[in-house]
Amino acid sequence: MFSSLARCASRAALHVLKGTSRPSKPGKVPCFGHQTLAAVPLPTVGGTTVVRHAQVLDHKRLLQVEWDDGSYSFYPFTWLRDNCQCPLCMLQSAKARSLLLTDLDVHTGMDQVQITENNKVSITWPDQHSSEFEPDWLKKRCFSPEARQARQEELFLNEREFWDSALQIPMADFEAVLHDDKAALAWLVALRRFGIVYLKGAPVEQGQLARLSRRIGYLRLTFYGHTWQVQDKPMANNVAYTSGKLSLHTDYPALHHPPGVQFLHCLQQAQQGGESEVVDGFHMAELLRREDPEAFNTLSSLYIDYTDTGSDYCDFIVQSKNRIIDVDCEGRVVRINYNNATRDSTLDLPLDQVQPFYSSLKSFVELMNRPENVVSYRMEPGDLVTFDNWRLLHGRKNYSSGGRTLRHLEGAYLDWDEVMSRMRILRKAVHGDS
Ligand SMILES: C[N+](C)(C)CCCC(=O)O
Ligand SMILES: O=C(O)CCC(=O)C(=O)O
Ligand SMILES: [Fe+2]
Ligand SMILES: [Zn+2]
Repeated sequence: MFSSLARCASRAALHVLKGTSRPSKPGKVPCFGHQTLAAVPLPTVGGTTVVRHAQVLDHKRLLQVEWDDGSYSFYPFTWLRDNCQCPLCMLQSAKARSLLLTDLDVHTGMDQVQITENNKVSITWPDQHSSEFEPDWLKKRCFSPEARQARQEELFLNEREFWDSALQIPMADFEAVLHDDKAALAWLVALRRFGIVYLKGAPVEQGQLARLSRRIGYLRLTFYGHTWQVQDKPMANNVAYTSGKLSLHTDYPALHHPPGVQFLHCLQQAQQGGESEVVDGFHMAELLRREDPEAFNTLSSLYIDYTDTGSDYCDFIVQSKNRIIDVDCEGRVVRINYNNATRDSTLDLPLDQVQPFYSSLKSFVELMNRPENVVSYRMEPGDLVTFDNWRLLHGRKNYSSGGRTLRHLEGAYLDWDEVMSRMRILRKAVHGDS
């Protein structure tokens, strides 16, 4: 599957980026190396689990399960009853709960527990309803902190590998990703882990992003259309549709739910200029947290207005409020929302917070523009870049316009839910796990 990558692999090192913040080499060639996806390890899941013993702990209303290796898991009665897998409690065809909460006794006891001949955990409830649970199914859902974390990682692949200018952008072959499940899985896992994967060998004609989107599910429609054409346009309705420089940005912070994933397909490159730049926004946010905690605090707490007005797929007046560094309730960075072009002149802050906001933003932008943090590349016709628009900031140099070679990229958006869905399905097909 990676045969067409062999040429590139011999040019570039075949290793996975190790350190998370290697200093950049001075005098590094502007051209970029690649790592092939074959070197990216895939997560493995599963294994056969055996129950040794199960015991009702009535006083705690917990079922204690002892596994073959001597370890224990504990399951609340109420949770077990709620998740009975029988055809009365589950619509088997939808794998969805048909048991109503009105019919769930959240104070239920447990009459009996047995291990069946085929090593299932069989429970009899006080109303004589019975439930059977598979050991594998139970173990995956163990409530220990370690098991919960492992399960969440398996479901969401939230562990990211941070990078800087030393990144060798993971690369795959466009047709391989379309036709080979292993190649497609490696693509999506790397897209999640590194935030960017370069695909080579796409036909040089419009419509390839629609094909690639169908490989996943469907694309994300916005006011700029199903797919959109990045070209120098008269009366441009967006700064992207000029030949000007685009400073590092995420796309569409004017929406409250910006697109999670972005595809750009190069159909024609400019005679001069038009080179691309990317930085790892999550990594930059962590650097800011360390170097300038006050700026981090400001950018991760203030809601900034964004605006986008015009007409394209249809007419629009879009307004949003987003934190430039978006954090979850535990303070983890989950999204970068920054496009200087669509940042609104309406700034909904008390007077005394205006200057601190600008100083903080300046600090963040200076940090992300340091050469040691930026990866540059130049797209050629047939190249296609796929990246995490919640994590990466991207930009382009200005370019010469007019003449015979008119720069043209086609772009499209997807959302992470659809991408992760395909990733899970491919993992099941390739590794056979659930
Ligand atoms: C490329 N385009 C026009 C679809 C979106 C540009 C990004 C933005 O306005 O935030
Ligand atoms: O022209 C490019 O290389 C990037 C375009 C871009 O960032 C955009 O359309 O939002
Ligand atoms: Fe963009
Ligand atoms: Zn049931």
